[in-house]
Amino acid sequence: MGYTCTLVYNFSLLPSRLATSTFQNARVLNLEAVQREEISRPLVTMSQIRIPHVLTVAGSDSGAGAGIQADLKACAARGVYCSTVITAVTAQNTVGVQGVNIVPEDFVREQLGSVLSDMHPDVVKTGMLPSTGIVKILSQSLREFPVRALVVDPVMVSTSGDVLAGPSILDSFREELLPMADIVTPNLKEASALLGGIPLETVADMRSAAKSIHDIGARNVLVKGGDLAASSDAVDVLFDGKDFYEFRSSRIKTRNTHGTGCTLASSIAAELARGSSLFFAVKTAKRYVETALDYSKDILIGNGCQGPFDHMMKLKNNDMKLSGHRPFDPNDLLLYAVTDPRMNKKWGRSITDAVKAAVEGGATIVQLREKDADTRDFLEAAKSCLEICRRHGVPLLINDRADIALACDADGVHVGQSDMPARVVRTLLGPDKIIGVSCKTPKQAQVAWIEGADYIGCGGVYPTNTKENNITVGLDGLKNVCLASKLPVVAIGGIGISNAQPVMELGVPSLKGVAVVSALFDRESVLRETQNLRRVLLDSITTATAK
Ligand SMILES: Nc1ncnc2c1ncn2[C@@H]1O[C@H](COP(=O)(O)OP(=O)(O)O)[C@@H](O)[C@H]1O
Ligand SMILES: Cc1ncc(COP(=O)(O)O)c(N)n1
Ligand SMILES: [Mg+2]
Repeated sequence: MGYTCTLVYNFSLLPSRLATSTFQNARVLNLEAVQREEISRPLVTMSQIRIPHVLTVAGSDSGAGAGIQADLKACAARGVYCSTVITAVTAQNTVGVQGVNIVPEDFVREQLGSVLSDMHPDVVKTGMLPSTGIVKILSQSLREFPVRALVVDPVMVSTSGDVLAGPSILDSFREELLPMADIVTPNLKEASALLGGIPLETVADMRSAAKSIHDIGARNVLVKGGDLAASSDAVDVLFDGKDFYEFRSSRIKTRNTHGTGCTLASSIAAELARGSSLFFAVKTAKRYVETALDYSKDILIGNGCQGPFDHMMKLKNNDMKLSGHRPFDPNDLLLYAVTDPRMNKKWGRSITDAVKAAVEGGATIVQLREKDADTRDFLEAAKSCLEICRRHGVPLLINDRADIALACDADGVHVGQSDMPARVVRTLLGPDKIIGVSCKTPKQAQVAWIEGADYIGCGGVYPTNTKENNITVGLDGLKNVCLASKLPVVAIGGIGISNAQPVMELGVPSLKGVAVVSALFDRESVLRETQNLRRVLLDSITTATAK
């Protein structure tokens, strides 16, 4: 590990790479402007960093639940680079393994040479090694190019019961690989096979098997109990030559356990590559598998009885079908409702009642602005508001609190000039979420665009008492910002039914709508006020297009 050389990095290119796919035009414009050098281009020098690297030597699973594909996903999820030497290609799905095509030995050697001689992985993890010849080639290559640690998952039979490496492999495992291994991770069947077929039925059996396999030569042995019958938890036993450790997690009730073994071994390898101790690596990897299974327990991929799971733990939140979730549309800014806790208190409304009325009245986007709420109460309120908004296909944003947005999977975050920078919020929230920034000047609008925001809020347009000491920019200031902004703009500050029309008729294409607080929420009927304002806005759009 260490610093190897220096490169010059152009940060102004970052936003174009991070720009959301939902606002394609912004991305194109952004690049063009960079090419025309309209933007100041701060050049920053950074040292290149060597990142932790695992090489997996394993078989491909066409269903992508196990094998190479599981290893890649597990390493990616754990923030570690993963290179791949493929030993066999399997035709495999959630039903079982339909075919195996072993990669010629010379070509396995060539792949190993390519990666080991150039890329210097920290840790090698092995999975399916389908022939004695391949095991021999691997051990030769590792002697030629030693690595910091070797994790051996002695894959023999898939969870579906199909043979991936026959019993002929056992001798070469015992003689060639185990003596080089820092840790070997057999499941019950594999541990039994390595020990000549002894039955393993209890945790006590697992302990004595771990000890016997240690005697064969592996420095540490982890016997996995995923398949331990009649066990209400998932117990794995580690023996380090001196002590036994039991790692227990809850047993997740799910069909989606295909690839757990590969994932556990590559996560152990990933943690070792990151510099963890072996004990900590096993503990973290086991916790990761348990969490990923829990996240994925209800996902449905394939019709067989062994489903894959979601290594990135994202699919659970992927409720596109429920929400009609769609990319950000600048026209969503038309009637932008911003909640206010004081007004809700004054009128005796809960935040959810307020949001429900605004959405039913025709608000096109909602922002929860709860400056003083307790975090836990705010999160609960945000979750129920999100349900309401999703039902109506209306995006829900959170003011300032990226943590709340992440915790409830809201559609985005709106930040002010003294909040977290948009660039940091984008890194936290990822490319799909909506990010808005409050801007008063063309310069701030420019920065928001560079930092990867999706829209800007500009104001106060009219004087207001919602925000103390807020400078009013007026219609002229708004127009200036809109003309300079490459992002869509929503106008904010003292706007209501009586004065929305001149705002909407400013005649600048980037101005997409108005954001309102008091005009909706400091009123007796939020529903009626929203309906009325919506009518005014739609009328002024019709007038503007007729002109
Ligand atoms: N249903 C489950 N709930 C929680 N953890 C599980 C479950 N099934 C397997 N595991 C864990 O997944 C890892 C892989 O175990 P196992 O399924 O026994 O290996 P293999 O996939 O090689 O057969 C182990 O840490 C095991 O405890
Ligand atoms: C290519 C390949 N490698 C390994 C496994 C074992 O995974 P599991 O025990 O979860 O079926 C597999 N099924 N396929
Ligand atoms: Mg399994």
